[in-house]
Amino acid sequence: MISVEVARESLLAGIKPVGTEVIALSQATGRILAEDLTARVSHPPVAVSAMDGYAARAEDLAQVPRRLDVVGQSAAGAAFAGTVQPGQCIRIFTGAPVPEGADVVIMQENTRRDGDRVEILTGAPSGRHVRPAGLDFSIGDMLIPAGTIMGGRTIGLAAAMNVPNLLVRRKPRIAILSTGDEIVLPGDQPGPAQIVGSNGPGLAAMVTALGAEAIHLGIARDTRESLDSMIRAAAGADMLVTTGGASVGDYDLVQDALKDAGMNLGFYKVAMRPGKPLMFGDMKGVPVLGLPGNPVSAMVCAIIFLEPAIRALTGRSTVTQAINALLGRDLPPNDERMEFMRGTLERTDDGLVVALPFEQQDSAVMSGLARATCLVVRAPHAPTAQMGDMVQVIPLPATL
Ligand SMILES: Nc1nc2c(c(=O)[nH]1)N[C@H]1C(S)=C(S)[C@@H](COP(=O)(O)OP(=O)(O)OC[C@H]3O[C@@H](n4cnc5c(N)ncnc54)[C@H](O)[C@@H]3O)O[C@H]1N2
Ligand code: MOO
Repeated sequence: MISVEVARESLLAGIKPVGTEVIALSQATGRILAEDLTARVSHPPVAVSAMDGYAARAEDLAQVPRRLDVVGQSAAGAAFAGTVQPGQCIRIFTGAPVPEGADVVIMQENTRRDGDRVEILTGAPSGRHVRPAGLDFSIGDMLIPAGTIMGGRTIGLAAAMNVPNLLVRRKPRIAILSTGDEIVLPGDQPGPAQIVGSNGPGLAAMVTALGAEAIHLGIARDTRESLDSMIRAAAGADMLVTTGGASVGDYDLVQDALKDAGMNLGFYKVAMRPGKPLMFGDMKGVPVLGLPGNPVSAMVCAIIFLEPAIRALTGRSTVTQAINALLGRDLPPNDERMEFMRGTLERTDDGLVVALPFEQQDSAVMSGLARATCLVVRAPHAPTAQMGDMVQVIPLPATL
């Protein structure tokens, strides 16, 4: 058995990023930018007012109150063309260009208007309430690096940069193959010894949430004929994920079928709980992740291995998933397998984050996994841990 870290490194070394495509900015939510994005305009393009009021010369306002002549106005989209001379000001609105000569904006609340004149009641230093050209960014500035997941804030910024289309990573196509004679589809009537398959739907949802495209290959029966033909259907996918048939039972044929289809085995068996019979290989350029059949094992392995794999397929580097929290109860010493315990993450009244692993940690108990908000990570051979000890946890987003 290899460690989780070695397994993850070996898996990532076997994955190359998928190609790119150009899409409209309006379609970019959740997509991965494949180029560094530079601004095509400056923002703001010229100096503009941050307030409704009067644009004036700061040197005129050394002594206040001071009466100035109002010689024009500047509105957003309709600038004042002239120059503000000593003793003059213009009416100005938020976002409107600040004209030549003026270097300060006085909020209208601090003025008293009287026909063509205005009394400025409070002084202000040069630059007050003026946003200089390029305050936010200038033409050519690189603002959104390749690898960014585009969302509302970054799409808004790209629009402000006047970038209408984006070069993004193609969505990786992840083929998902469930296996097992006992598995039926949700909605079907299970026979006496059958169960409703949950790995396929759960993994497909995770794949989608991680920004990739799920291809359902279906449920292979525990025969070589069935497995062989369904494995062939994975050609053209960017990755194949199988579940079940990974252990040592008489009906665990998946690895042999994959090898006969041309897979070179990378690793098999990882020192982790759940998920020990995890397998990874390369089938003629298609990375293959063989997940155990137990549903909690399959999904925990997906969180620990498929998530970074999809990151790598979209050209992103892996990030540390774990954060620190306080342990909510005592735990016995651990064996040689790194353990990912399902549990909840809660904030105490004084703002501390406490992780509480469930008592029930059987790898068939899906209700616990669904209810969990974190995985509490126990290192191999970790000694007894006490309530209040610092532990590493992986928070679980609702979409996974
Ligand atoms: N003698 C040994 N037996 C087992 C070992 C071992 O080391 N020696 N390892 C155990 C561990 S740990 C795991 S994990 C499982 C892995 O088993 P397989 O990957 O071969 O999976 P199956 O036997 O096909 O199924 C296990 C379990 O999961 C259910 N299952 C399978 N597919 C689905 C699905 N799509 N949706 C929902 N549930 C599914 C299946 O019905 C079984 O109950 O092996 C242990 N045994
Ligand atoms: O390691 Mo298995 O994945 O515990 O049930």
